[in-house]
Amino acid sequence: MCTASAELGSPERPRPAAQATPSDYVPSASPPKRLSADYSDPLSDASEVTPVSGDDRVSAPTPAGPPASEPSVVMGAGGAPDAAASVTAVDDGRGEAGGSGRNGCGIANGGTDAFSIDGTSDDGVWALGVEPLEQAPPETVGQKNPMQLPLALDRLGTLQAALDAGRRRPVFFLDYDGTLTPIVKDPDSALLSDEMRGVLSEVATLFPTAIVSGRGRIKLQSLIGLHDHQGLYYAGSHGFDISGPMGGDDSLRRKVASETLPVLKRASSQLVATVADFSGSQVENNELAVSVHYRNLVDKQQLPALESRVDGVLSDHPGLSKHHGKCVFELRPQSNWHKGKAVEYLLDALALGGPDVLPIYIGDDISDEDAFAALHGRGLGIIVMSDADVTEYQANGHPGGRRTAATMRLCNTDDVRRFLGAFAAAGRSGRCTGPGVLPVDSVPPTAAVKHGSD
Ligand SMILES: O=P(O)(O)OC[C@H]1O[C@H](O[C@H]2O[C@H](CO)[C@@H](O)[C@H](O)[C@H]2O)[C@H](O)[C@@H](O)[C@@H]1O
Repeated sequence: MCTASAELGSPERPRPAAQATPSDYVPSASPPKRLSADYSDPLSDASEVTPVSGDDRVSAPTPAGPPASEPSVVMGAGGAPDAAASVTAVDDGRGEAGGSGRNGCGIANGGTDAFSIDGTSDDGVWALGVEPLEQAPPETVGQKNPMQLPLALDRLGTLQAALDAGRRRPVFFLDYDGTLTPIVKDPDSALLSDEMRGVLSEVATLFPTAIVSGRGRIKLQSLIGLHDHQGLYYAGSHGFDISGPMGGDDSLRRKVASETLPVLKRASSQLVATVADFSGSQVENNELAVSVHYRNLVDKQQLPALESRVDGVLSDHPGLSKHHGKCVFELRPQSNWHKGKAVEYLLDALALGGPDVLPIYIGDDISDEDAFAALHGRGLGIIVMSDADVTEYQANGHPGGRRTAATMRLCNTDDVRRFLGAFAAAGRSGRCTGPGVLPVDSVPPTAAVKHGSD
């Protein structure tokens, strides 16, 4: 049994400053100008343009089938200015409205309904799941109990109606592991289902969409398997490696802290050697990050010793810092860059920072918290978490469970697919597309699916 982050109780160690002074990425004020902000690499002046080699341990996903059929989601009425206040329930295709107790999902809101968003707001921010800044001062961000958050599927009608009422369109940022694919024992077996691929393809055709993952970018693109899709952006290695759609305009290509690549390579080799005697451990090279997995560690008693080995390698490389994820230690460039910065960068670079856009970030792991926090007051953060995840947290010595900066919850990857499918259906029918964006008849058929690597 194993979950998340920091279950070893070993906090991220404070590290000496890296070689160069990290500079905060400060997104430009709205309305954004394309590439107007400070996009300098926090660790280096060198602007990266060199393609990187892929990780060869992951085989190409199985060929995708036809796009998933349209999820049978019935939208709430939309378009009317007061629609946000009038829609309260949605049939999500599971034959029932209201989400409590389904799919092992548990009771949303815990009875407190701290995020009562139905029709309580003049400006609709609650209906959009955006927590008004004045009601959530920065020090409270990241302090919510995920299991008390409203279920996003239950708020679907309200959310879409509010988007229509405000003539806003969503922009999706999606984590990979635990969000688009279920957590599995073998990282190489976390393959995208054809159904999810179909929904993702359609969503990315209708709305700007980025995959934001701890995986190396090349591996990520291979796993996603939508190589010809012109609407999918990627941020691999926890946002350290960003690119535009494959085969398209790659002016977004951006690699942060790339001078640490040789350091990470050395650290990776050291880790492989030093954890070799820990049966069941696994080192995964994610290019600008390296993971040491312990989900399959045969002797769980060895975990503290394994972490000590990782710390030993870390101490050899002051340019790196250690992080925790689900049954994984990760070494990344020590830098003030993370998934949240990547999201801000993409919003700015794609001129999507305006009031006509609602950024929606969906993720399950600790590194996704940076993105939830980055969207605080301006977007919707949705954590993927089930009752089983909570049980695991508690079993790992965290009776209080995890805290989050997200404002809504989805229970599992099936619910993520339903949620995305509902937006695909809405977009197809011309809803949630904002003012004058993507007239329905201009939407091309689902992008071709091709496998391979670049
Ligand atoms: O940001 P993400 O896309 O969520 O990537 C974070 C890590 O995900 C992967 O590990 C996790 O998923 C594996 C497959 O389900 C699971 O076996 C592992 O225990 C999880 O930690 C990936 O393998 C890591 O390299 C990523 O850093």
